[in-house]
Amino acid sequence: MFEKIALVGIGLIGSSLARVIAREKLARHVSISTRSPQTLARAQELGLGHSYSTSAAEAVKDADLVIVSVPVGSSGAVAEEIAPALKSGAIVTDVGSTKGSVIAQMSPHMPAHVHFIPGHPLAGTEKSGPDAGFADLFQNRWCIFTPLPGTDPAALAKLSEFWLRCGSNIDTMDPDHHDMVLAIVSHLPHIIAYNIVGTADDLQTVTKSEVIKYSASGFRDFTRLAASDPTMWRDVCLHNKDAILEMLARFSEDLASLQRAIRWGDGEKLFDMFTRTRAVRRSIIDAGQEIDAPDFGRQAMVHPEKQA
Ligand SMILES: NC(=O)C1=CN([C@@H]2O[C@H](COP(=O)(O)OP(=O)(O)OC[C@H]3O[C@@H](n4cnc5c(N)ncnc54)[C@H](O)[C@@H]3O)[C@@H](O)[C@H]2O)C=CC1
Ligand SMILES: O=C(O)C(=O)Cc1ccc(O)cc1
Repeated sequence: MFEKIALVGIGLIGSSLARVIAREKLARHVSISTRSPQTLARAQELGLGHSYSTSAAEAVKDADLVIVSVPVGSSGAVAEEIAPALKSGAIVTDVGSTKGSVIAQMSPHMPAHVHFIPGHPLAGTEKSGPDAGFADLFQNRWCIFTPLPGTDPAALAKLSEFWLRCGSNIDTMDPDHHDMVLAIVSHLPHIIAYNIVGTADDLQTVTKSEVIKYSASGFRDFTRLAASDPTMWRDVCLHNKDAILEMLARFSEDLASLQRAIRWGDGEKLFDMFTRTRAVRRSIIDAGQEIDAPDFGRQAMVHPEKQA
């Protein structure tokens, strides 16, 4: 698909891209760049690309596609560094979890002769670094583009084809809408997880060893999210501030209402709410079924929870 792809940042997302690009043969040459010499050396040991540099400007030279996969707070600095070295006609994209802030940081640096198309694969784990990536990460996951007005349709089509060949489904969205949706479906769950695990860790009357020993699966699910990369999530919180604060305000109101129902023994209210939320999970499973199941053998693949 491309002569040369440059990957700036080679952590979980960058290294997953390197692996799927190699497997699907999406580029003749993959150049890799990251700030830390240790991470770069590890990427080279893993054989993730063809050339390696701690200079992002060096790595993007002659690249047809540049993918910036760094914490969102670093995207402006990276854009400034790579701008003078970008080839005319190159597609520049990113994978950041927030879009309004990344656009505000990167687009002022983007020369008129490149196609800057912001993107966000909704695929990840709590792990980070080049060892954590895997080629199947993007399989059957959404990749959302938030194109700027006047984006070249041919460049958008080419980038869409790239993500489709990485296994993703494509959607496009306005950046503000993206940030609002992601605040509730991704950013708030992580913040809640960091908070509950922090609260448990602070408890004086329950020892840490008891928290570990008796953690049921509910708490364990939170500890997975709360083990996510601190730099990445600090940056997400700082760079999607308005949408996150809006969702946190709604969340706190709803939590207060739940608290009141428990205090006053309002079982009907609790039961009704828990019934409503149960239906949300069912809808998610049903939607996943539409995406995951191949056209053939659909009957045989109906999920047990859907059959119930
Ligand atoms: N981890 C996840 O589940 C997901 C993360 N994202 C987004 O992808 C981006 C990358 O995240 P991960 O790969 O998970 O992080 P990571 O921590 O695994 O990797 C980040 C990489 O960026 C490099 N880096 C940091 N600052 C840099 C700078 N100024 N210049 C050059 N390289 C720099 C690091 O050395 C590392 O190679 C973030 O913007 C994140 O919001 C998007 C979807 C899922
Ligand atoms: O590990 C998980 O459950 C995630 O939610 C991964 C994730 C983290 C950040 C994103 O922007 C997208 C996906």
